[in-house]
Amino acid sequence: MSLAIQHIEKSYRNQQVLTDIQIDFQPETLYGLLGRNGAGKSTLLNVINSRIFADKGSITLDGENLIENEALQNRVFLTSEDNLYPKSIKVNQVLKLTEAFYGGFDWVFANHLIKAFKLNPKLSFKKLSTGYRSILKLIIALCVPVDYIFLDEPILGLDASHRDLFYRALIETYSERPRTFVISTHLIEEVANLISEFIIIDGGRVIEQKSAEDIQQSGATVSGAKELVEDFIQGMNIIGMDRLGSLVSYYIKDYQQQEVPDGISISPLNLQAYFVKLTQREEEK
Ligand SMILES: Nc1ncnc2c1ncn2[C@@H]1O[C@H](COP(=O)(O)OP(=O)(O)OP(=O)(O)O)[C@@H](O)[C@H]1O
Repeated sequence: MSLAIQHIEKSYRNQQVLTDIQIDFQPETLYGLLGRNGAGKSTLLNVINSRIFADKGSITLDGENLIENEALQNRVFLTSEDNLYPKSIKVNQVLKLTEAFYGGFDWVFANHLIKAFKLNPKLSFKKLSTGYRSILKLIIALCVPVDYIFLDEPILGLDASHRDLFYRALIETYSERPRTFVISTHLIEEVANLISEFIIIDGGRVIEQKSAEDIQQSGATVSGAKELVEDFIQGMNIIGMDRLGSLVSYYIKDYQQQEVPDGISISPLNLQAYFVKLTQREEEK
């Protein structure tokens, strides 16, 4: 029982934007959808949610064709783009409209989040700042009664405290009622601890689908004093590094367990470094 994307293709004029996309979104799973600018993430999310149509391929939910099936489409939700809302609509009207469309809206949690984020429900949507528009969309996404929720850049414009509040709210609602969330984001390290499965898209193709744990175990972060670390990592497969004063962290792919000198610490591989290396272009090397 899953949301299955099979052989999806999409072109604009003569630009191929999605190529042979195949993903099986499992129930009750937290996915991270990663990809560089222009990789095709939004296009894919729009295709899954019937906002645009694919040229080829199929999408099924629990084995039934999802496209043009209204009853099934009510089990799938994608956060809206700003221009989908009428200009003068107020925050509380947006929430009521969502309830009218999907039914079973979680008002208790919504009101709790409205207070926690200090969102004014009487303001019109157009008067909300970029961050508060994102907050309203997040509240809706966390409170609609659907099984597959897609969040496209959900934390756009949110300050660090509000991002933290969102991550905690997501964990809270997921623990109470597990369902599938697919989060498209560029803030990889921030979501690393929430996500169980990463899907990486590059140039319109899925180039990797792996659990966060598998990625983190596929290498290591070697940290310590610069000279000590650089001596230790000689000959290893370095995919990135960070420096903080005299301390360095090197990200090593395919790290072999071995005895480590005093002063060096080994921790799981940094997801961001892995992603950057995987999607690096020739000219950026
Ligand atoms: N309506 C459209 N007409 C023509 N080309 C489009 C259209 N929508 C998207 N594209 C092109 O499709 C490609 C993928 O765009 P998409 O918005 O899906 O990428 P993305 O991964 O979401 O990028 P970002 O992280 O920058 O938001 C881009 O090259 C974009 O220019």
